[in-house]
Amino acid sequence: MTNLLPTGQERIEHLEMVNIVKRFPGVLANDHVNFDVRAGEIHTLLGENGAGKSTLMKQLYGLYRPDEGQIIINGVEHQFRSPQDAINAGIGMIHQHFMLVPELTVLENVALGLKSSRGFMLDLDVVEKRLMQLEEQYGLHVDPQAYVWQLAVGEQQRVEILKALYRGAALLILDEPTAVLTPQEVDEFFVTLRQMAKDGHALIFISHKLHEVLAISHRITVLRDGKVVNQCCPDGVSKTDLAEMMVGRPVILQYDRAPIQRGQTALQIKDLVVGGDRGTDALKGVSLEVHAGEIVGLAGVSGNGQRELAEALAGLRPVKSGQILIDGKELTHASPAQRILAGQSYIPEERMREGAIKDFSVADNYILEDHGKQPFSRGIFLDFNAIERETRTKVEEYNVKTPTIQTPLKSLSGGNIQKLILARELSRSPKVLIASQPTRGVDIGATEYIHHRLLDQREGTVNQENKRVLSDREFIQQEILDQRHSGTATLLISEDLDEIRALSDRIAVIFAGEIVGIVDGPTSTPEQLGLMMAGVRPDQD
Ligand SMILES: Nc1ncnc2c1ncn2[C@@H]1O[C@H](COP(=O)(O)OP(=O)(O)OP(=O)(O)O)[C@@H](O)[C@H]1O
Repeated sequence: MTNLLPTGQERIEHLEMVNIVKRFPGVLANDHVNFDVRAGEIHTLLGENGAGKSTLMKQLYGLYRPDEGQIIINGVEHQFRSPQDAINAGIGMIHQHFMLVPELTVLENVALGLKSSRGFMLDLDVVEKRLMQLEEQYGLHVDPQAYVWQLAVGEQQRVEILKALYRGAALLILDEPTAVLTPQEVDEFFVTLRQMAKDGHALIFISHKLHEVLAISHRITVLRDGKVVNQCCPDGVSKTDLAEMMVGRPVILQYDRAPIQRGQTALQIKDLVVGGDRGTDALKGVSLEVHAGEIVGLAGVSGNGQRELAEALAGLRPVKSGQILIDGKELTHASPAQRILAGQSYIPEERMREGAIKDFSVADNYILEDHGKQPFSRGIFLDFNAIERETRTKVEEYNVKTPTIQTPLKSLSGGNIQKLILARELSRSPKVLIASQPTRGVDIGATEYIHHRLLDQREGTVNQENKRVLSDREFIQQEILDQRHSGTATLLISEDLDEIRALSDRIAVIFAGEIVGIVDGPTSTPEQLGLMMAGVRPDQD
């Protein structure tokens, strides 16, 4: 086959990882794993949170060294002591969290660390020319002179890929690249991936979204508890089959929802105007109400004001004008703590940054916001038994994979960190819940659990249970006990239309900082929502 890779790149015809073993204290993260990928192939690595996918890929990228096993490229064994060794062998990795320098331009980021071939100063014009060629070849358009901080997440990801391609990557590891993309961006991204494969790149793809896996893969390898449990091609397997292979039991991907029992207005947002990061208003007079016992979905392409709305509701972003009320009480300018006291919980989109301290243990992170309250403290003392009991229960319920509850959070896989934060926020039985992208990055089993949990809270069943337990132990805030409703009022902010449609009683669509319309959830169609997401009001043609 002819080499269609950009000039200077060597093809990786066949890469094999043979009998790879990697251990961490208390965990066998990779248990004699065999995995291979060929030039022109998109091979997906699938598995629950903590199954061992990232660990396997970090060994391929030289970030960890295998305890046992071999990495063989085109028949020759390689040992990578650092990412530089892997890069030299033609391997590139696009991480879940980007490694770009925000204060530099796209061009400067791509040029960073490059050496001129003859030891002279690097000629940025030459780099730019080559960069533009790559952008054209793979449809990865982004302005080379733009500063990285100005770019949307999808554009930053393009820069990461361009950077890897510029350095001659013949094999690319893509660790959950679509988690940060909108459905439209995913379609464009898949065109790029297919083009890269056609040109002779070998691609390793990681995603928790099964429809994407079926759409893009040539081959799928399923990992469970560090072991390969299955290898298949997408033809002839369904999403349900894949889910069962991953989890080891049947997974129910559809939900029975009880009819809505709408209570009083719990969250009121009136004419809210909030500034964005680029000097303009991100919200231009948003009004919305969520009732007790109701889930209102907020749909929209990312970057249309969702993040700013969530931050304003959480008390993390100042409000220029308008009002926010919980149970009729004005909290527009209240602190995050005051909102928690008023019965609001917040699941942030950036859970790693806003919701956790990575050097603290699992248990300490679980009580992070509640350590001063009962049952976790008695007077000025922490009640370690209660902390341990509550944390253990939640770790089991949410299937958070961790050797112990004293393990530092940074040792957990990304998805398991997310699960712990979700467990903490959902355990409060709040009056009002602001949930931003609650299932982004978590596996199918946890998604199923979280969806059931949101529906249970809507119906008030868990809230009643939790209240009973809490009041018996005399530690619940009087304010939270004094509820006139039993069901939580949930504002579900998500870019996943399937999720929004499956859970929401009503769906509001946001576009350019304004609500373009509110429709009934169960009878909505993806086409109707798609048009609204493009800014077309429901009464317009
Ligand atoms: N540096 C580390 N120290 C200790 N344990 C670790 C470390 N990195 C990973 N682990 C453990 O190894 C196991 C596999 O983790 P890994 O990150 O590979 O999972 P994953 O399949 O990529 O999950 P996710 O989908 O959540 O990203 C987990 O139990 C995790 O807690």
